[in-house]
Amino acid sequence: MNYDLKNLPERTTKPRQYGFTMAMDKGLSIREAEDFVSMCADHVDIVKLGWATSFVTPRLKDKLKVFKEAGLPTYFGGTLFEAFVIRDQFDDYRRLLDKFDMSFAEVSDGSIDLDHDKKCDYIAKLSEQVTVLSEVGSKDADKIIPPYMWIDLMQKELDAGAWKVIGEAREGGNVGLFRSTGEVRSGLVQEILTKIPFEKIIWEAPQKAQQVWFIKLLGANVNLGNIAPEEVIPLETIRLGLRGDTFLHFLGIEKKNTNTAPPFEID
Ligand SMILES: O=C(O)[C@H](CS(=O)(=O)O)OP(=O)(O)O
Repeated sequence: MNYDLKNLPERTTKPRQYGFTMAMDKGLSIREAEDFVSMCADHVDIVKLGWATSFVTPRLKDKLKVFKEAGLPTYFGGTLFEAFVIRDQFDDYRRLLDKFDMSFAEVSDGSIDLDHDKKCDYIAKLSEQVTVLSEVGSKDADKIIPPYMWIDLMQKELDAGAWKVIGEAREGGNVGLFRSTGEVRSGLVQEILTKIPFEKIIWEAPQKAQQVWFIKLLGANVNLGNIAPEEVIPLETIRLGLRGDTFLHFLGIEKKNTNTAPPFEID
């Protein structure tokens, strides 16, 4: 850090097992990726090349190299995995991971109907090759999964070999963990946390209010994902209680004016 400041919440350090930030790159140019790592590498732990953007990204290898040289692991969005599976090209997907020297992969079923035992088989197979992040939740806003099922799916995917499970929210933060308004499904999150250790979950939380909600609930070292590149540094300040949203929270000081409505309804 650039200067000393007392009473900051303790942050885990890289390589982090938890407390990490997953940034979503949805098409940064090579130059933008270089700028991003020069400013943000200390505050980001892994970069997802969102959905299937890697298919159309020019100079993909060069781009991956920029992240690698900055010590940042990358992975392709789960949608790409689904695009291969639905075309019966799983073995091609495995070869693709080797070709691009990937050490992480995401297994998801947000856009396709995939038998859950089959999904767990994919997780088990891929975890022999790479570190697997599996995603739970649908991209379909009308598909409401009850909390007990989230828990069951997450537990089975961890048992099958996933290193961590991701809670679906999409780039907009308006499905899965969240209502269409972006409001947290707080009852769902609380119930998941009764069974799944918080350090095993990456919460997709692209909106600032969502990040603040998770940080207030679980502390500075909650795993957060789908963070836009330009939001990585702002997020780190929120984790450290250095932005208005969490400024008093980490100092244990109550807000004087409690007249304002809470940002999220309690389920
Ligand atoms: O689920 C996601 O977060 C993303 C991005 S979006 O749904 O296309 O907005 O998909 P993924 O394939 O995991 O990158």
